[in-house]
Amino acid sequence: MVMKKGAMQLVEEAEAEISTLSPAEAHAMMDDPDVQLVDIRDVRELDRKGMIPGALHAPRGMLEFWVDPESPYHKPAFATGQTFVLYCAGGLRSALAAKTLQDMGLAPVAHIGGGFAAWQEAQLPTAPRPSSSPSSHPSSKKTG
Ligand SMILES: O=S(=O)([O-])[S-]
Repeated sequence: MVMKKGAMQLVEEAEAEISTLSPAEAHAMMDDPDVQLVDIRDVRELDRKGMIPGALHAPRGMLEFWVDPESPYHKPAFATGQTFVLYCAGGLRSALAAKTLQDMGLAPVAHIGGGFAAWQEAQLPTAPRPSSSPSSHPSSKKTG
């Protein structure tokens, strides 16, 4: 099967339009109250590898719905006007997600090039996933 666009082409196109930070640049920003790091990996990846301390976990599958104020799954954490810096394991999913959020009008938004792997490689601080991280699946949302 010949794809109209391959995954790496999508990533390259996204990266041409979004801001990419090095792990060191993101680290320098992480204590700024106007900046929120966002971990878009699957919860199992966080459990296995840990995460960046203070990052908000927003799985990629729910991201657009958590960001959109019109969505029933909207999370006020995305309505703060902060700069959102996304990361994933290797910087591919976060490039696509940052492009999508930028297209939605969330600004400013950036991602960490090389993702959590590059962060660990740079020996920057990590922490276990807090056990209180909210469940993200729509079916877990209480109704009524
Ligand atoms: O999307 S990824 O870079 O984490 S494999």
